[in-house]
Amino acid sequence: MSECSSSSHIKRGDLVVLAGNSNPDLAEAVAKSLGIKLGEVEVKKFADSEINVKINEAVRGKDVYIIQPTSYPTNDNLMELLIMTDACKRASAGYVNLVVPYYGYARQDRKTRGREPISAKLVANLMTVSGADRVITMDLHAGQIQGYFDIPLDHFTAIRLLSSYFKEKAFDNPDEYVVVSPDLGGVTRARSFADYLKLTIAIIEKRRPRPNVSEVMNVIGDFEGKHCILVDDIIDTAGTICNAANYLKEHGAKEVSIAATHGVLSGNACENLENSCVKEVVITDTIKLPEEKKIQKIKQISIAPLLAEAINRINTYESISGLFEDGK
Ligand SMILES: Nc1ncnc2c1ncn2[C@@H]1O[C@H](COP(=O)(O)O)[C@@H](O)[C@H]1O
Ligand SMILES: O=P(O)(O)OC[C@H]1O[C@H](OP(=O)(O)OP(=O)(O)O)[C@H](O)[C@@H]1O
Ligand SMILES: [Mg+2]
Ligand SMILES: [Mg+2]
Repeated sequence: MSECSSSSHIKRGDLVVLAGNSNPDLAEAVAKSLGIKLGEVEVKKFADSEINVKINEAVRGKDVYIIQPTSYPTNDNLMELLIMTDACKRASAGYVNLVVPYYGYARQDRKTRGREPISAKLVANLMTVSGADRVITMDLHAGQIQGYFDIPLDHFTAIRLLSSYFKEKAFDNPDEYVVVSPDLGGVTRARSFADYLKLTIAIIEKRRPRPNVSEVMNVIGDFEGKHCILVDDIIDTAGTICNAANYLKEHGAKEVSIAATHGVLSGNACENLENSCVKEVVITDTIKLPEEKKIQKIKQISIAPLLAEAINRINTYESISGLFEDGK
């Protein structure tokens, strides 16, 4: 991976990138793209399972970027992030920037019934209270989570990156492709994916009778005889996209591909994808993909160069609007 084009602007001594245990490969790739070495930090556990953080280099006055998606194990990764932030703050870091490409608890974005928490807001409070000066995140399940923060938050999207994977095929035959949102929450995302490729969209009406179970009720839009590209933010159990793909195929779709930002891939998700009618699944590396989940159908595109460019611009007070912001 090459260094950022404008890396000469970086006051290198002022920038430190730290990795927690959630996605060290992504952190390493971002540091490489920035042309620096990862900062020296040890994040371990004591015998009783409490988290033990040691920052082994001076961060006084520096702009620190902690790269830590809060994916599985969510609570450990979140707590690591909060403790690392506290350590940086107490070590007199200039700015502490939390790079959380996958924001755990984002699906608890509102009360769906009485006496439910809004855990996405609680997480925002925890990050803020721990000492974060800024949060950088990507394809939040609900864009409104941005408003849970009273500190600067940069909300980026991988939709342009994911759409570029399909560019050549779709550009040549636009009438043969359609972008499909697998539920109502994904419509804006599917719309912007389709805009990049100049394609039409269709929308699935999905119901969730209970958590982790979904059903397709109906599809709005024309998809018969077409290559369908299902666009989503998260693949968790893969129930949403496998059900959607089956429905589309059974009702006349020619082929179904998937593009999604976050590969959570819980339980039997990979097995279900492998055995499904889905042709290919394009995801990013916001979440580390363990070896056992690297199945043939899954193609991973790295967000590291984009994150590095964003860090570069933030660190040198350049504008990041237009780089890969939400809605762009
Ligand atoms: N992490 C989660 N896994 C499964 N289900 C979850 C998670 N976080 C929240 N939920 C539930 O999802 C529905 C919300 O679905 P909408 O389609 O956005 O209404 C709600 O029941 C949550 O409890
Ligand atoms: O792989 P799965 O286990 O099916 O979970 C992933 C799906 O769940 C979420 O949607 P949600 O049900 O919250 O609906 P929404 O997007 O309309 O809010 C998410 O946006 C994915 O579509
Ligand atoms: Mg939802
Ligand atoms: Mg959804």
